[in-house]
Amino acid sequence: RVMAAEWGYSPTNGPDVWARLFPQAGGARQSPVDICTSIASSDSNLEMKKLTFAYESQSDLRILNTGHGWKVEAPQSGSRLEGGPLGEDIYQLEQFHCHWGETSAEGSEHTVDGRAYAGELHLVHWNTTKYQSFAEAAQHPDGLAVLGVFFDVGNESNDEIEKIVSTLSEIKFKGQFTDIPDVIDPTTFLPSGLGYWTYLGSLTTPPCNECVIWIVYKEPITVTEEQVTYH
Ligand SMILES: NS(=O)(=O)c1ccc(C(=O)N2CCc3cc(O)c(O)cc3[C@H]2c2ccccc2)cc1
Ligand SMILES: [Zn+2]
Repeated sequence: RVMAAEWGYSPTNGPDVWARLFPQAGGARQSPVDICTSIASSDSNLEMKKLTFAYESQSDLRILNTGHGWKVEAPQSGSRLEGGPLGEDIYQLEQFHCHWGETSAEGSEHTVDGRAYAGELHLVHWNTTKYQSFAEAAQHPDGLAVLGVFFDVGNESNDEIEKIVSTLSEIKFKGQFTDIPDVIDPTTFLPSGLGYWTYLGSLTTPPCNECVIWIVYKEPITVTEEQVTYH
């Protein structure tokens, strides 16, 4: 039996058996997906309603080792994500985290025409126009909006990501957390090219709630190998 606390990515506790314990994992709008660029349609009215975002800079953010990567708690009442596929609602940043692999050949959750990236950053927002809390929003189909940014491995390191991964030596084990002393501005995580794919999906980890409007940027950001593989 897969106990809730033991889900993972091995053959006995991975995505193929999640649906046994988390019914939504067997649903019709599950994430991640492979983005087939040839059938992705460009939606003219998305271009009209530009996706806009505004973040605050914060220091002393708490970073947690999730066992599958890191997660930074960043509730920002002053942040706003709106427009594009988000209708008239305002979404607020709650946390950001990454998914990565053991090598830079894999690690992203979404793939593009079958190609995986070295990793993927998720900026998680919730609908504050309609719901009173993150947990409540996660029970509704338009509750969360997650910006996905692919990591590409190159020679330049990303200074903002460095502020985060430089703290990982303090949180070597799942469940450990520490504070990031530096000032972090989430805006700097976004690529310069703001083209994106969007679809209605789910949390990519149990309980896999089908509550996420996904916005995956086409352009990856460059990080170094060290910044995107766990040691
Ligand atoms: N990868 S993702 O789809 O972007 C994602 C987004 C939010 C969350 C999230 O913030 N939470 C809260 C903490 C948590 C802890 C877990 O062990 C877990 O498997 C999932 C979560 C999800 C979560 C959100 C909403 C309801 C329940 C759980 C997780 C993943
Ligand atoms: Zn994620």
